Amino acid sequence: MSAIHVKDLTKTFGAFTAVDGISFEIEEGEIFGLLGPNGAGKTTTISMLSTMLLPSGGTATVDGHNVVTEQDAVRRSIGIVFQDQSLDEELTAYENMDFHGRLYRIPSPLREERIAELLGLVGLEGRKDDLVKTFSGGMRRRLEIARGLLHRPRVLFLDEPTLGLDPQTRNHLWEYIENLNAEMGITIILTTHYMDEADRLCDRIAIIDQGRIVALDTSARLKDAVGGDLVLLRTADPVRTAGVLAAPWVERIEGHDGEVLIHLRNAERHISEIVTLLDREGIGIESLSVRKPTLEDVFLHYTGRSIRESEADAGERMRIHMRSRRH
Ligand SMILES: Nc1ncnc2c1ncn2[C@@H]1O[C@H](COP(=O)(O)OP(=O)(O)OP(=O)(O)O)[C@@H](O)[C@H]1O
Repeated sequence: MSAIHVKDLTKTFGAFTAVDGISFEIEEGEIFGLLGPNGAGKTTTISMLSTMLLPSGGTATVDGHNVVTEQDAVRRSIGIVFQDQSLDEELTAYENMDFHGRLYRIPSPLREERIAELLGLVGLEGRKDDLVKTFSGGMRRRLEIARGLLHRPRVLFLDEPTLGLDPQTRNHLWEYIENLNAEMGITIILTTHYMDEADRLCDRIAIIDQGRIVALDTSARLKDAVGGDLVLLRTADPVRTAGVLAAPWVERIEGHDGEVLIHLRNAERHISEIVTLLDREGIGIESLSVRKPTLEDVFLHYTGRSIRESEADAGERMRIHMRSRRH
């Protein structure tokens, strides 16, 4: 049985469509990523799957339960760690866990056992009696994850789990998330706009843009679909550069942010030719680099824009939305 089944799921806010008929399935034990720029509809999607928002259309089941008609059963099956911090700062780590366990009516000896086990899993056993207000951002996030797992959910939702954390803390948190998945076999669905996070953690990735899934597969297959190598060129004249390099061995040329992106096979064989062609036309090269496609290239390939450009669009949509709410 798939852990999550989503069919034509839609959410509109007035005239604005935040999630636009998305469909996907997540297998039990999978780490599944929703990757996309700010405002793409990731949080709205997992809010519907975790029964915090009612869909405007389509259907979804989590652990076999319908998110509209079987909300209680869905809530028992899931753990959620959303962006807003929800720990009690004036309580210790243990007390925060204990309070949550009581809410779920987990009997006392079992509660203690699980709290010890989970605090161990996220590396906080030594700090269990310290007040949360003394914790760093990464420790708080780890505690929230441990707390979200206390009632043994089958599915864990993580909304931007490493947002605002420094690179070293993010790395640690990734290890904890991988451990939880490996040791507890729990299905994890996470949202992120960090490409490296999706790449490192997720078995499969759905790239989401303006409420739609534009691509869905393993990271390796998504990159393979873009194919070959990429040569990234910065020159004094990007338009002429693209014209001069329209050679038979070039599969595609794109221009973005004043840079020219050349898709080709076996880049190393063609570098000297690229340099010669541009030199002959008197076009100075400011920088040249060769790399394999990244998830950013996958996004660019399917949407025609970089994730950064899309974040600017999303920011603008948000401003329009706020303006229209003020009137
Ligand atoms: N309650 C609401 N009312 C109106 N519009 C909303 C509401 N919630 C979200 N939106 C809009 O829906 C779109 C998708 O938002 P959502 O929060 O799902 O995006 P996201 O991909 O999770 O981005 P972020 O990482 O910034 O949270 C945005 O344009 C947002 O402004």
